[in-house]
Amino acid sequence: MSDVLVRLAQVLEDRKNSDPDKSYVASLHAKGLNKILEKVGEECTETLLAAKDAEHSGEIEDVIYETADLWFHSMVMLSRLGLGPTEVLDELARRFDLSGLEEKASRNK
Ligand SMILES: N=c1c2ncn([C@@H]3O[C@H](COP(=O)(O)OP(=O)(O)OP(=O)(O)O)[C@@H](O)[C@H]3O)c2ncn1[C@@H]1O[C@H](COP(=O)(O)O)[C@@H](O)[C@H]1O
Repeated sequence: MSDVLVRLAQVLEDRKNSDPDKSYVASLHAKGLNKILEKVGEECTETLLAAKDAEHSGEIEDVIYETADLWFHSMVMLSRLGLGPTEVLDELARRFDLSGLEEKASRNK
């Protein structure tokens, strides 16, 4: 599942040196970290508004769409800082291991 994140991270790395007129990611880098953080904030707000709507309407498509935008822009932010999804996934795995959930899950198989 995380393969998509790793492959996307590679594209994001490549786009750092691309033409801002031809690449959305390159255009964000050209505008700087503050612009990237502004986009993360916007997508975060759009995601929570979609989630609030979904609770009443049951419409989940917008939640998925906005969460994808949020994850994408978060990855651009990580890339800007020399980080990638692997570091975040490793941290989640570490917490999962710490909680003993992995052990319990494999025992229940
Ligand atoms: N996954 C995405 C992705 N998700 C969302 N977006 C863009 O993120 C923007 C979302 O912001 P908004 O909805 O606010 O749209 P906007 O008004 O155009 O944005 P602003 O002008 O306000 O910054 C849109 O322009 C989307 O096209 C993405 N752009 C690119 N990717 C991936 O990144 C790769 C590299 O993209 P390029 O850099 O464009 O080649 C692509 O191959 C895709 O895999």
